[in-house]
Amino acid sequence: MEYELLSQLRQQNPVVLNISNFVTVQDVANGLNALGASPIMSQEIKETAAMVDIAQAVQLNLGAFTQTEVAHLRQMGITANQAQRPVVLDPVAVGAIAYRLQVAQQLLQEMHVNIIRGNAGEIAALGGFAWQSQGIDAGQGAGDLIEIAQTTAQRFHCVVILSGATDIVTDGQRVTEIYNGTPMLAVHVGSGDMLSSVTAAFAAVQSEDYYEAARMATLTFGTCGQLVMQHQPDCGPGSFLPAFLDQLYQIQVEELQQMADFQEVRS
Ligand SMILES: Nc1ncnc2c1ncn2[C@@H]1O[C@H](COP(=O)(O)OP(=O)(O)OP(=O)(O)O)[C@@H](O)[C@H]1O
Ligand SMILES: Cc1ncsc1CCO
Ligand SMILES: [Mg+2]
Repeated sequence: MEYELLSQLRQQNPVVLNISNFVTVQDVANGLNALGASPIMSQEIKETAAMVDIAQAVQLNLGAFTQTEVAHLRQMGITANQAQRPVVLDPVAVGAIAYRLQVAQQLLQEMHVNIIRGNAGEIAALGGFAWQSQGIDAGQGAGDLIEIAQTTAQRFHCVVILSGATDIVTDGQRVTEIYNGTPMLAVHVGSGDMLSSVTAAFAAVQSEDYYEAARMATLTFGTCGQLVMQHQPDCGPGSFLPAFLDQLYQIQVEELQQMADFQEVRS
């Protein structure tokens, strides 16, 4: 695990360009800023080229798009590909809404996405597996999560983060399970969106190996959540987010090394 990526992220303060959703945009911006990246959001297609030019990574969130925004998502992804900026996709609720799945599949044909970050229901839908999704939540399914994540990664030639109680990170071959986290992360709406943007920040500083970037993002994010609940076992949803932002701000490499709980199950 390349723990030093955290220090590099803070030194480099990469600009992470996001098409976010209106529900969680503030959390995404503050999460990135607290960790040490520099967030910027965009809603205007005409500024795409200039925006991608100043960014070191791009994060595309499908949380609440309109038709106009699909064109923006497409242009931003294609421009990022041309400019060789890493692209992270968050396919919100593609397991629950067929129209969203169709849009996500279309976008994945038109651009190359380097990392897809979604919950089990979302990753299963993209991989073509049967699953009972529940809105934006993972829902229920019987499939093997490692197989689902690996197949999806192979299908789109990218890294996949399948998040949940155990996070699975894979490039289609290598597979790491990450156990750090807290169920409170799932209670806070937008944790997944925050993780996707944090993943883009790590991809900005590790462009040689997006699997490593994805592993470190996931480990850092889960560990910060876990630390909040360790320090404040009675913390509820209302006070979790501020404490979590504080942890993203404070987390150090040494603490990550001590807390890290993961296993590379395929190498
Ligand atoms: N039961 C759990 N125990 C520990 N950590 C969890 C649990 N469920 C989710 N997480 C963590 O929450 C973070 C977000 O993952 P999650 O799968 O909930 O995303 P999501 O479903 O896209 O969320 P959202 O749609 O609310 O943004 C990850 O860091 C993941 O490890
Ligand atoms: C609740 C919700 N609805 C669309 S996006 C979103 C936030 C989680 O992505
Ligand atoms: Mg989500």
